[in-house]
Amino acid sequence: MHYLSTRGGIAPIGFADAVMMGLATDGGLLVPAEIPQLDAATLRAWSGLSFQDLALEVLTPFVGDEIPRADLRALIDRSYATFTHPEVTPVIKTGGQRILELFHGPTAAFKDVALQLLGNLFAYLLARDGSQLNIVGATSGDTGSAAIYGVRGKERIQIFILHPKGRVSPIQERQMTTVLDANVHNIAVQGTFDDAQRVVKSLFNDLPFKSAYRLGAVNSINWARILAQTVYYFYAWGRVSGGDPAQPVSFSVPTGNFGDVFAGYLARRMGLPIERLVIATNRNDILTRFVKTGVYAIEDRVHQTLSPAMDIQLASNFERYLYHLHDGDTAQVRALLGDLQDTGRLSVDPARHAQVQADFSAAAVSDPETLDQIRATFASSGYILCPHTAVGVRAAQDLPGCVCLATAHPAKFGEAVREAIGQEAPPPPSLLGLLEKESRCVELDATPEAIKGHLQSVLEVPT
Ligand SMILES: Cc1ncc(COP(=O)(O)O)c(C=O)c1O
Ligand SMILES: N[C@@H](CCOP(=O)(O)O)C(=O)O
Repeated sequence: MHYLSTRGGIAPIGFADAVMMGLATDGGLLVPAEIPQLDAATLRAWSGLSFQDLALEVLTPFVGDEIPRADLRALIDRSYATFTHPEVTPVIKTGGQRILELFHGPTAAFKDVALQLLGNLFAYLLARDGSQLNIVGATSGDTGSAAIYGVRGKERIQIFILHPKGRVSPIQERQMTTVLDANVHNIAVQGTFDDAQRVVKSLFNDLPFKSAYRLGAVNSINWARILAQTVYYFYAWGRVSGGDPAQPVSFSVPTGNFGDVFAGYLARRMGLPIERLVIATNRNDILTRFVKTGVYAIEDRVHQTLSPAMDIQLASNFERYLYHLHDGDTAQVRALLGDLQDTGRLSVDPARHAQVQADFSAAAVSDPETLDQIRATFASSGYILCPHTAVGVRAAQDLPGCVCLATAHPAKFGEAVREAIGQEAPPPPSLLGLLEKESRCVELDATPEAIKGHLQSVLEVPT
């Protein structure tokens, strides 16, 4: 399998190089040159597999022969041994809803599914070629801690995570800053997640700096993130459909950076019978507006909501979708991104807009509706939703049988949950005692210069 850039500026590369490159060196995102196609017999056979066995099958065509099968299997086993649920990502039924619980990993959010694997993958590839990696990532709350837990204490890796100061939940902040391993560096920046993400991308686009400091990516710009997240769509479909390829399943996906829902889109492009794929946004509804109008238009500001991990305007994986929507025409992708840069908006033609509406449904859910959904689900079943999950459940209210992705444990968002139902969710052991622990974090401006200066002072010389 080879990987190309959405902007057409790199020669095809293999899986390991794609994982290490993170953002493509022409500023685009890496995508597979072709999407493997599954037949009905394969879907049926995969539907009974354990999560780990399934992950091996889903990943194999994308990895190619770059990692021996036994090694890939060992990486997968090690990555999901840290999950507390034997099924890794179980589907449960509560009231009329199906919930795909993605929060049984070490940091209680769906990011663990990909970042436990990516951490082990990085360590494996670095040990193999004897090199080092300095990871730089941005977080609106969950990627940061999941990435940190994926690589803490690992040889050959340093990790620098930028989070927007005061815009992540107190638990999320402490999950990151209480990790005191010497290779972990937390940075609080003024501004929004979009500001942090912009700085990270600008460091990756500074190719001499990226190469001298061996920068690596943990955000969903890294193809391995998308790939690993694709597995649970297959898993959930198998559990719900019983493996009957004539039984499509719908999914509702709380969306911010468009990585998770893009993983679902990839699964469907591979042949997974997905009926509706719902983009569920909060008040930051640029993607919902795009699905409804065909126009992707940036608003003047990012709104702070009760689902803070989705307080994002510039959804980085949207570029991957634009690429597929335009059948891999990189010139068109570049032209559209040029429009976005110059005018703050881009639009697709009517035929493509119709395709967007065939690919996705979308709904924006307000904070009052989010609270109302947490309340209603609790009243009807005693189940507590996190505010992000509540956005997804609300967006799917007219889709009976839809699988709603539960992207975080509700105990991570105590204030919102208490506001809704007058009590907090009992925390899993991994979230206990965080507020009392020692923490470490520096505060810096959200500028490339400030972050580069910090990296240079910590790393002293390029490693
Ligand atoms: C709890 C939670 N739900 C949903 C999302 C949105 O996922 P994505 O950015 O992949 O769209 C995030 C952040 O990414 C998150 O942390
Ligand atoms: N919501 C995310 C934002 C970063 O998204 P990513 O999936 O691209 O890493 C977070 O929790 O940090």
